[in-house]
Amino acid sequence: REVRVGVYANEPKILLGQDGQLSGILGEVLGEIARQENWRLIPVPCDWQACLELTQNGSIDLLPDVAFSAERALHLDFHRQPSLYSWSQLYSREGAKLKSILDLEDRRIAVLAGSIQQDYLQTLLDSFGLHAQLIPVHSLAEGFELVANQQADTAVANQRFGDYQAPGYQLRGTPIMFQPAQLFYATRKGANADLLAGIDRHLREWQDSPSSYYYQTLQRWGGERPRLLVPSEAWWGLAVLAGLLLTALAGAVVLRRQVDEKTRHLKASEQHLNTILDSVEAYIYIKDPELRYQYANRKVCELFGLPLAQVVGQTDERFFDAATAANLHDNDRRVLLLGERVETEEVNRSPDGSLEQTYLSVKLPLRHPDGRIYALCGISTDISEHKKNLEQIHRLAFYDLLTGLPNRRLLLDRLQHALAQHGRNQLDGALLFIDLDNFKDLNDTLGHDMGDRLLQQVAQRLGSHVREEDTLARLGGDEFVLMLEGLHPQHPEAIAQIETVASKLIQVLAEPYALQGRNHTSTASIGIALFSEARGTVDELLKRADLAMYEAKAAGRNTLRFFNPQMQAEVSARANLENDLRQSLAERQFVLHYQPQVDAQGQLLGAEALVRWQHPSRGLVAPGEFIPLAESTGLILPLGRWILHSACQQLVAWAADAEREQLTLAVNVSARQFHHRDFVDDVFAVLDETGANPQRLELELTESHLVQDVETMIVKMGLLKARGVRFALDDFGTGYSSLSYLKRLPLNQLKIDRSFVRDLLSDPNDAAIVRTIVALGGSLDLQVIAEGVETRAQRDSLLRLGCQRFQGYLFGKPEAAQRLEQWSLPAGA
Ligand SMILES: Nc1nc2c(ncn2[C@@H]2O[C@@H]3COP(=O)(O)O[C@H]4[C@@H](O)[C@H](n5cnc6c(=O)[nH]c(N)nc65)O[C@@H]4COP(=O)(O)O[C@H]3[C@H]2O)c(=O)[nH]1
Repeated sequence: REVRVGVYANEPKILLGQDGQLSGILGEVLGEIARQENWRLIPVPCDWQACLELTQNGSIDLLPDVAFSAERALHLDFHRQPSLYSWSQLYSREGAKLKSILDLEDRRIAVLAGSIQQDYLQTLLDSFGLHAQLIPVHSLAEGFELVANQQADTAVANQRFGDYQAPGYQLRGTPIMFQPAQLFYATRKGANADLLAGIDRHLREWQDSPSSYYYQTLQRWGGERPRLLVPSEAWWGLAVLAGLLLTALAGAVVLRRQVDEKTRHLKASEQHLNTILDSVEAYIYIKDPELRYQYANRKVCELFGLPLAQVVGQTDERFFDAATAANLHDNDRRVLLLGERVETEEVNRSPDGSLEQTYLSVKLPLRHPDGRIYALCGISTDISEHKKNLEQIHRLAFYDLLTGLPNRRLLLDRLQHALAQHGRNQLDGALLFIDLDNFKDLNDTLGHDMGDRLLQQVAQRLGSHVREEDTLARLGGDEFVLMLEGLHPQHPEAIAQIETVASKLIQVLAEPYALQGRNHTSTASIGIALFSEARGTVDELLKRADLAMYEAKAAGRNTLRFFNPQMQAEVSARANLENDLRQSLAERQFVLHYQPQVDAQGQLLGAEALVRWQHPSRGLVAPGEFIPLAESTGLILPLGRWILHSACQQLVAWAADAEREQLTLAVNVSARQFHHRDFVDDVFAVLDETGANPQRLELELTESHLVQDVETMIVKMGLLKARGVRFALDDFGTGYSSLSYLKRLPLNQLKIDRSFVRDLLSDPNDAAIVRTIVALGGSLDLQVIAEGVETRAQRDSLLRLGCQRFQGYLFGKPEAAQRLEQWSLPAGA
């Protein structure tokens, strides 16, 4: 049987001998098998790649020295008993420093093209993440040639070829070995099973016997001892071990690469982190357990004015004053020793105390994996500006801008709190309502600027005379409030305490103020209410103190008044009356009564119109009870107009009667009414509306009218007088009438007040006053009339003193108009 055998140069395993026959270990072993099997071997020289192809297409029957691989088994058949054991090894020049697979990075490696080593080596390099240049060669000799010529750094060869040929190229085997392999004779898939069986039979037989042809051949080509003396399991164990070693090596390298990779990542992350930490507007730092800075971001370094390297290792004593450093350390220790997360406000002062900043700091412990704390990380935000804004908002919301005192809102808040407190302890408290007297006048005459300065000085004086724990507030305008707390639980003692304080305040507020370089005097009235009496509500307390203050004003100002329940009753009564008054004005519940005025003969000269209120439930109410209220509420204006209108209508009625057309009618005009800017026009309008004769109308003014703006009063009276209207000065002698004014007022008549008439007979002073008034009237060319004449004796006495005109119960009480009309003229007295 002819057997074509592929031959390529792979000494000592296979080569073509000089005789043209197969040579080398596998060549000679096959030669002996062929001899015994009667095969005629025909060598087919080829290079490795070509040999493989020729075997696969059946042009070659047997190809020696083929390592088994699953891929090759797709196209080739192998016998079972390995013909040779081998491994791949790298060969290099002397001094090439190739000790492990890792040294192959960037090396040029010659490897047999299409060989099993090529794939294996590539996979190996990839798994180690190594980059090397594989140079494919067509024969192992070519590979060695390249290395010898320095065109490659190393070449892969099977160990048999390598060890055998390397010295010839002055190459040496490196410790880098891989891919232990079993070598076979291969044939085309599905062909030559007989050849394979024959080979197996001989190999099995020979390999069991150390003296066999097989081992003799091996020794001839390399002096190798019989390999199969080493059990095949051990061989495989070695292979597995080598594999494990490689895997471990590969693992180590992979790990090293991972570490490198991680390190690179970490470095990149650290850079990112630093960029972020340095660009945030917060102060970020790390301190070690000795409270030394270990890290500080850009903001911290800027704050300290030092580069990071100089910040690291320092403690807060270097950057802040002692108190600040102590406080920071307290907070830090809570984090480091107790493991707390501390969130707190820190006020940090520079070492010389010149700079103070407030920070909101969050401090966290940094822990080892086992939980031990090794540092703290702090993040502080500068909230100084925010705090300032908050304070400003608070000041605007709760303090009076002009005086800097607490405002109404803050007072109410504290009052609420104080009242609640009062409910719990026995100590009393008090609210003092302080109101400047005549502040409006100062404001009107000197201007608001001066008014403001006065208020500021008042606030200062009050402030310097109250205790720290008392609340002094400005409610607005000229109203101040002082809240006293912690007073004696016993009523009399508490009252005494309050009186002392209030009297002192009245005294200091009455001292002169320097305004515009001039001394100005101002006084204050103080109303006081006690916590213990106010039934615990803020409103009630304020109302009571306010009422008491009005009482102090009514009592002549520059004084103090405690609230008493009577005030409350009066206020309620006043409030009711005011309501009624408004309603009755709308419902026309008023009437005029007329009281006659007579001459010395008792002849009717005229009458005084006196208003009465016909109250639906209270009956006829006298003017003394409602006129003052009407004045203070302004209701006197509509009421006064109605009175004037009714009086003029009465005049018109009399004018139609020849007997009464001469009668005059006196009408009371209140100060508020007279001083109203429309008064003159109103009177003219009423005269025009009614058609009354102005010369029969006599307006009665009182001396109290003269307190206010006399010049305007004179002008107004002049305008009315020019129209013919008469004027009488009522209640004469009771008030203050300057003679110089009296001379300038266009008056027609003086009315002697009834208080002088009453005691005329018993009090010689009154008689003297009456005589003086009569004389004054004479010299100023004014008529004089006495009012309140009740007895003949009074009338006679007045007559003797020179008074010629009378009004009083002796002649008639104020009554409805009809009664007056029944007066028989002339009347006998
Ligand atoms: N004891 C006593 N009293 C006598 C006698 N003769 C008159 N009278 C009272 O003396 C008051 C005289 O009025 P007046 O001094 O102007 O004082 C008036 C006046 O100031 C005011 N008034 C009365 N009517 C009006 C009015 O229409 N307008 C204004 N603005 N005030 C008025 O009310 C005050 C009181 O008025 P009346 O109660 O009506 O009180 C009247 C009158 O009734 C007498 O012989 N003995």
